[in-house]
Amino acid sequence: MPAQPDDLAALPDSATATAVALSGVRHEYRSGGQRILALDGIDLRLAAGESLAVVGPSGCGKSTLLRMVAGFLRPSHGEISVGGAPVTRPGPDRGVVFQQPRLFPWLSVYGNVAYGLREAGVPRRARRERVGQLLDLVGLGDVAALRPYELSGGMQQRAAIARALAPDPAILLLDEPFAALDALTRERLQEELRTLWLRTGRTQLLVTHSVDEAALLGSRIIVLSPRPGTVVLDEQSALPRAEHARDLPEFTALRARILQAVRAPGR
Ligand SMILES: Nc1ncnc2c1ncn2[C@@H]1O[C@H](COP(=O)(O)OP(=O)(O)OP(=O)(O)O)[C@@H](O)[C@H]1O
Repeated sequence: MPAQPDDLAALPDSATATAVALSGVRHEYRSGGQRILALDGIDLRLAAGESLAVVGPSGCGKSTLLRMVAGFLRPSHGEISVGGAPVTRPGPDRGVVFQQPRLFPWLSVYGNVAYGLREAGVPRRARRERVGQLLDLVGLGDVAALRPYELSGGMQQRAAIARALAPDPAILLLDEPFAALDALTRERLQEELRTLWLRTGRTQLLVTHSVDEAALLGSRIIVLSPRPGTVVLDEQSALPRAEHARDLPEFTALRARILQAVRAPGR
């Protein structure tokens, strides 16, 4: 991202003391008289500053996991805490980015990013400063006055990331954030997200279908089995800190291990 180190120094970083803990988490949906066990036996502790990539086959419960950490959904069993506090509802300590940017079409880019801050009663001047820094951080400083429909898909998703970061959340939760973008834009935004994480050290939880994306962006990667999702691979990685990671043999090897775990969990 085209941010200058000075811009970043001005952004408060509250991530350092925060972690996510899931213990004995299980989630069962009830739908039309049927019970669907989505996740089972999830015990996970995410250290502050980690970038956790969650990957697994379609329907294995990745989004369910993210939605529970976000506080949109309560687990059927088990406990989830963020920064030591039990998660009972959504909160400003968790910023969420969805596959679709979900921007307010009637507001400018500036208005979208400022919205939550205004609702939270942040004074206009502080709001302006914070939003200006964030828009520079995601490379949208020049298009603050435009409406979402005047932006490309990649720019809209950058605006959604800036909006999620506005309250300075301890954790950024991303649910397939680049899946709807074309391949080139996706690669570019992956690189930008990697840089953003490296510069801010913010705790991150990224749900993705993409093995490459998980290997590039996860300082830790977990693979979930087919439903009910359980953790079948849990691996630390230094790749998000490496330049041109895709060209490294470590990338190819990690990618192969993730693929193997996705295709043949437990073997
Ligand atoms: N609201 C719901 N009611 C009933 N079943 C649901 C609901 N949401 C999800 N499920 C089911 O729970 C399981 C896990 O869904 P989830 O969306 O978490 O998986 P996922 O790994 O994110 O899938 P995908 O990669 O396809 O997005 C799936 O079988 C899904 O059909």
